[in-house]
Amino acid sequence: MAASLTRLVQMNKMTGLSVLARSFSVSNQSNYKVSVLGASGGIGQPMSLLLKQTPGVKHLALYDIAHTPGVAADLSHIDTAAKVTGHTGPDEIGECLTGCDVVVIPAGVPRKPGMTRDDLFTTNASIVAELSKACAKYCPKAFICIISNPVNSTVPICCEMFKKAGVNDLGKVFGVSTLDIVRSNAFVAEAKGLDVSSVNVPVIGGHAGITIIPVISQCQPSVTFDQAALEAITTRIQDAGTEVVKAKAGAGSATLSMAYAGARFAASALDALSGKEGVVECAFVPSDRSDTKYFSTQLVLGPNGIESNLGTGKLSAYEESLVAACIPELQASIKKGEEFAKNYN
Ligand SMILES: NC(=O)c1ccc[n+]([C@@H]2O[C@H](COP(=O)([O-])OP(=O)(O)OC[C@H]3O[C@@H](n4cnc5c(N)ncnc54)[C@H](O)[C@@H]3O)[C@@H](O)[C@H]2O)c1
Ligand SMILES: O=C(O)C[C@H](O)C(=O)O
Repeated sequence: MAASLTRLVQMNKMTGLSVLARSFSVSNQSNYKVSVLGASGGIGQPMSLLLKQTPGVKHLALYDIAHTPGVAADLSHIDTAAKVTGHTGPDEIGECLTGCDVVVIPAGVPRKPGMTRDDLFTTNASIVAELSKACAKYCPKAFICIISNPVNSTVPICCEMFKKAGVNDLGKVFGVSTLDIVRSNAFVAEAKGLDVSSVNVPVIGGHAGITIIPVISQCQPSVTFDQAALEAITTRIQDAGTEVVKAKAGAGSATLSMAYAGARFAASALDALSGKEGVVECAFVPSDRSDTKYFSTQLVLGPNGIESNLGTGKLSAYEESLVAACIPELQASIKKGEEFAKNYN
């Protein structure tokens, strides 16, 4: 099992990472409608640029509350196959989402220095609730990929809004934690002098501070750190978002690396839809693999969403202690999201 999983992850990484210049295994035809909600923002624009170049995208539908016509006009001049349409405001969201196969959601405000992701809840919870309601109405079978923070609460909000709308299959709702994997790969490769394209570090848990748990004991290729170095690199991965927020000094949070990570996750969703075998990504999803209702682990993706949850695998004692430490915070964030959605009309 371990060897075949390793092979799956490596195959997936090779294809999933080459967002710009790769061909789908099943066909090179552009088949899918992909929508970006929050398309005019710091993440939305560069991610839409990457998606415009992603094989398999037949129609890229861009939605925001502002500036969408300009972004859509600009992208539509690029000589790649995807048709681009722009949709502005709630009156146009139905047209944007109808027929969608994959929806990526980076709508909402980003952090400023000194804020936690949970400080964004007040603004972003209702944005995600409203957009989830629209997805449940217009494209309940699409892959829904949620980037908006706090992911540990916005994913439960989306799932509750789906259930309220009578959509009970939640196997295609994902909190996108791909940036944590991308960062872990970059930092481990740098520390060990490895070719980064061959490095894969699974990241489990959630997407905020101590809930981000890089499983370095399962890194491919295998790497070792002494305990002090292991704790230092783990902390750097957990605080990497804050590192960017501080460096941007009030101008927002990670946008370019997130655009790359979001496009990679969307490309994996398209691979899964096209029937490609061995598509594995970590994501924050409804789960029975820990003492919380939602947890990120490696997932095998297929045309119907999560095909199997690979769980945490064997963890080191240190990683077990990180999981134990994150459970209370994760449970509280999940409950906060669920309660918000229950009271949201
Ligand atoms: N999951 C992750 O790893 C990750 C990484 C980076 C950022 N984020 C989060 O992504 C979100 C967006 O970040 P950003 O830097 O792109 O912010 P931004 O402010 O640059 O862009 C957000 C966009 O959302 C739009 N928007 C606001 N309300 C909307 C609504 N109701 N419907 C549609 N669009 C709406 C805004 O008009 C804006 O264009 C933030 O919450 C941030 O914390 C998550
Ligand atoms: O840190 C943030 O606020 C944005 C995002 O969650 C990140 O990890 O970069």
